[in-house]
Amino acid sequence: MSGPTSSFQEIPVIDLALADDPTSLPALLSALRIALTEVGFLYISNHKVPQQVLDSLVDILPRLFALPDSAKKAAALENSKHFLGYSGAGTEITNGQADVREQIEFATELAAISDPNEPLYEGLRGPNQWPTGLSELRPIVEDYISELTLLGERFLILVAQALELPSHTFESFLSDQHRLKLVHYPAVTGSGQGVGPHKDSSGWWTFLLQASPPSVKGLQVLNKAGDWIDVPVIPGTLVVNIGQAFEVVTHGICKATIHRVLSSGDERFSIPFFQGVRRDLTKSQALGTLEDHFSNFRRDAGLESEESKAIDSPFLRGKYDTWGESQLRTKVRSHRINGQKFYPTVYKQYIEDDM
Ligand SMILES: O=C(O)CCC(=O)C(=O)O
Ligand SMILES: [Fe+2]
Repeated sequence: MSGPTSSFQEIPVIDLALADDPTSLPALLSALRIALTEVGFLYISNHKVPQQVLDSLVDILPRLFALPDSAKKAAALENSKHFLGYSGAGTEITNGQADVREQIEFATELAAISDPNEPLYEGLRGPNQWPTGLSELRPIVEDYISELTLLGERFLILVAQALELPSHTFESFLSDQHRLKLVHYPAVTGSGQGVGPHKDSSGWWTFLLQASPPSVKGLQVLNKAGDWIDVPVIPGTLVVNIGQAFEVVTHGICKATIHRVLSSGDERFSIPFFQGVRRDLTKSQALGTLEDHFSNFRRDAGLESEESKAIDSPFLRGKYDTWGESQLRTKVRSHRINGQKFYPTVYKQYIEDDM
C-alpha cells in the first residue's frame, strides 16, 4: 500500500509566524520538510486568516444546517452541472459505504462556460447555489474563500522553500477555482462512518477548519504501521494535508495521507477548503516538470526509493490525460444523478471505467 512514509504517532504543529523573521525561518522550513515528507498531515498556527472571518463561518453553521429541508434543497447539488450545492446525509459513498454527513459545496464564484468547443471538464466551472432564508451566508463564505485562497498561496511559497525549490514553483499549477465544503456530521448512537478512509482527490492541498469544540473527536489519520492517529481540535490552528495531485508532482516524496472521520454521539462540523489544480494540467506536465529535482531529492535525503516512489493516483492510473477530465470522472462517479443529467455523453464510460 502506498501511504504515509512513517509511523508517526502525532501530527506536527507548524508555527507560520516563524516565517516573519529570517533568523527563525530555517527552523520552520526544516520542521515543515519533515511534516511534508514523513507525515503528510500537519497543523498550522499563526496562519493570519482573520479571526472574524473564521468565527463568522463557524458561528453560522448550526443555523445553516438547521434550515428547513426546503431551504437547503433550493440549493440542491443534483441541479448543478458544476457539482455545487447541498447534498443530504447518505448520498455520498466512500470505500463502498454511505457517509453519514450532509454538506454544502461552494467554489470560487465563476461564470459557467457555454462554448461547446471548450473541453467538457470546463463544466466544473460555474456559479454557486445558495440556500434560501440565510442571506448572511454568501458574504461570509465569499470572504472565507478569498482568505483561504491567499493563505494557500502563502503556504505554497514555504512548501517550495522547504523542498529546496524556487519560492514560486507551485503557483503555475493552481486553478482559478478552489472548492469549500461546509460539513455536518449528525450525532449517531454508537459509532459510524462520518466519511470513510480516503485520500483527498479533489485538490492540491486541503486546509481544514475543525468547527466544533475540542471535546468533539472524529478525524483520524492512518500511519504506516496501520494505526489510526487522532487529529484533535487545536484552537487557533488549521489542519493541512496533501492532495493527490501534489503527491504526483512531487513524485511521491510528499504523500497524500489516508484519513477518515468517525461519527459519535456528538454532532460535529468541519470546513475543508480544497485548493484547486488547473484543469488543463496534463500527466506529462505533472510528472515531467520537477522530475529531476525529486529524483535528486530522494537520493540526497537517503529515502528508500521504491517505497517513496510508489504513487497511488487515479489521475496517473486512469486513461484521461488532463487533471480536469480525471476530476470530472471522480465527480460523476460520486454524484451519478448529475452525471446522467449533465454529462450524458460520457456518463456510461466514466461509471464503467473502474481503472
Ligand atoms: O470533516 C473532516 O474533518 C474531514 C473531511 C474530509 O476529510 C473530506 O471531506 O475530505
Ligand atoms: Fe478528506
